[in-house]
Amino acid sequence: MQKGLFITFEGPEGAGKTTVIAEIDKRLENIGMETVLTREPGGIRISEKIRSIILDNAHQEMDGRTEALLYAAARRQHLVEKIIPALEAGKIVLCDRFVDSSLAYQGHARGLGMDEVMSINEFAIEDMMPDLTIFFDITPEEGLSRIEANAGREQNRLDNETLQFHQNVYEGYEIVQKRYADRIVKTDASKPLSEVTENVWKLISSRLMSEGI
Ligand SMILES: Nc1ncnc2c1ncn2[C@@H]1O[C@H](COP(=O)(O)OP(=O)(O)OP(=O)(O)O)[C@@H](O)[C@H]1O
Ligand SMILES: Cc1cn([C@H]2C[C@H](O)[C@@H](COP(=O)(O)O)O2)c(=O)[nH]c1=O
Repeated sequence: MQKGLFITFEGPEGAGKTTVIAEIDKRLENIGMETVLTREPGGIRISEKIRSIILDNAHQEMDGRTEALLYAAARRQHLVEKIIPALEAGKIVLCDRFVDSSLAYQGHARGLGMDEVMSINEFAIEDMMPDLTIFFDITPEEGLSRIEANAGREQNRLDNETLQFHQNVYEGYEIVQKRYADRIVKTDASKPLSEVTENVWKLISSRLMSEGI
C-alpha cells in the first residue's frame, strides 16, 4: 500500500525541471524528509539502457509506435523496481517526467493519439498515477534556446526534432493539463531560476502540509 508521495515534473525541453528538482530535493532532505530523485526514461539500469536506445541520434529510423512502447517499457521497470518500493517505504518520489510526457510527445506531437498511448501506458503502470504534477510552462523557443546555450549538454534525438514538433508537444501538454486539471499545477518557468524554485517549493510544501506530512 502506498504511503509516500509521488510528484512528477513536466514541460518542454530546457524548461528548468532538472535544475529546480535538484534544489527541491536538497530542501526536502534538509527538513528531514526521505526522498528519491529520479527521471524518465531511466532511473534504473534497464531503463537507462532503454533511454540510450530511444535517444540515440543514430536511431533516426525508429518507428513512432516502437518509441512509445520503449518509453512505456522503461516506465514499467522503473515503477516496479524503484518508484513503488520507495512509495511503500513512505518516501517522497521526485520524478523528472512520467506518463504525461508520453501523452504530449508520442500521443500528440507524434500523432499516435493520446487515448492509444494512454492505453499502452495503462498496461505498464496499472493505476499508478502521480499524486501531484508540476508543469514548467515555457515556450518551446525559449526552452530550446536555453539548451542550445548550454554547451555541456549533448542534444539527443528528441531535442533535435523540428520546432514544429516541439510546438506540438506544447499543444499536447495544454490538452493534458485540461484532462488532468485536478492533478497538474502550472508554474511560470520563464521567470529567473530563483523565482521558479521558490514557486515550486511553495507548491510542494503546501501539498505536504495538506497531506499532513
Ligand atoms: N529559470 C531559468 N532561467 C534561465 N536559465 C535556466 C532556468 N532554469 C534552468 N535554466 C538553464 O536552462 C538549461 C536547461 O535546464 P534544465 O536542464 O534544468 O531543463 P530541463 O527541463 O531538465 O530540460 P530537458 O527536459 O530538456 O532535459 C540549463 O542550462 C539551466 O541552467
Ligand atoms: C518520459 C518521456 C520522455 N520523452 C522525451 C522528452 C525528452 O525529449 C526526452 C528525455 O530527455 P530529458 O533530457 O531527460 O528530458 O524524452 C518522451 O518523448 N516521452 C516520454 O514518455
